[in-house]
Amino acid sequence: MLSSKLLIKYGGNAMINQQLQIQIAQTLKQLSDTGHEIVLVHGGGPFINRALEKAQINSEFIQGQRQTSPEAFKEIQKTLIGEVNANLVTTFSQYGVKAIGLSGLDNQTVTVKQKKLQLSLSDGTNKEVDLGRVGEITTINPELISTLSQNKFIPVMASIGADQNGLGYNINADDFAGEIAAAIKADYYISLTDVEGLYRHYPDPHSIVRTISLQELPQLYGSVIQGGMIPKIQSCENALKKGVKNAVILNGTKPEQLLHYFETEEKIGTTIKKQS
Ligand SMILES: Nc1ncnc2c1ncn2[C@@H]1O[C@H](COP(=O)(O)OP(=O)(O)O)[C@@H](O)[C@H]1O
Ligand SMILES: CC(=O)N[C@@H](CCC(=O)OP(=O)(O)O)C(=O)O
Repeated sequence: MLSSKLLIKYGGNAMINQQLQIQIAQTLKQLSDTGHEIVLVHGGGPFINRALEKAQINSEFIQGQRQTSPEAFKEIQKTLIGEVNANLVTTFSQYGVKAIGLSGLDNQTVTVKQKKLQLSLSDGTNKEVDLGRVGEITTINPELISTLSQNKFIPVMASIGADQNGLGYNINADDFAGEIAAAIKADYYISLTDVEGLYRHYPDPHSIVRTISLQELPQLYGSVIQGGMIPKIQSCENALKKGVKNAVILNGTKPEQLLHYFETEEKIGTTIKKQS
């Protein structure tokens, strides 16, 4: 494969042990050494759950988005930037990756407004849900991350951003990754999670959907696509519509899939295509 621009989303569920993180570090090093420009966005759901539990703060997910009170936001920012990002950058650097830890706050890379969710109710009406301090991205300034990645550094980004008044927001890492992929005009948007891809009958891995087009997705939300898979698929959709060439979901608990993907293309994971 020729050298490409990659946006890799590393989900919290695929970083649950140090060995997995080391294998991802080794893969990033290989991809970078072969000339790929890489930006990595990480999640941290399980780490946030633990921190909120310890702080005795309740949190609920609605359509894969964590309702975030101001108190929860403080813990989430500490966890994503101070713990998950710092630990990933440390491990990656130990394995020769030129990792630079950032969030959307640095150089105002990511600006947000408060995200509103529209829920469709069974009686056919819609209800707006207040998610609290959850951000919807309004603008991205890719200057900093592009400068770094073009110079062979790998920006490692936590999904925190601020609004125009400087108020910080929690951003779903899939939403964040899809928008960054579009902003840097990535050739590949690769989402690493803890399942093989999108299953038609979750949790049966034999029901994996190998390829699916944008046109086929809308009817699957709420039935086939649930929970954490909602923002993941939506972010692939968003990235493709905004010009990203390829979007794929792979199993990050099998880090070897990342290199394998570039050798075999569509034979592993779920590829979301623009056209059927
Ligand atoms: N149709 C589906 N196929 C596969 N996974 C699904 C599906 N629907 C919901 N999921 C859930 O989505 C999860 C992945 O999203 P998430 O937990 O947010 O992971 P990550 O931390 O990688 O972002 C899977 O572990 C699974 O529980
Ligand atoms: C608003 C929202 O849902 N924010 C996410 C941010 C982290 C994340 O998305 O992590 P994963 O990629 O591991 O799921 C959260 O609070 O869990």
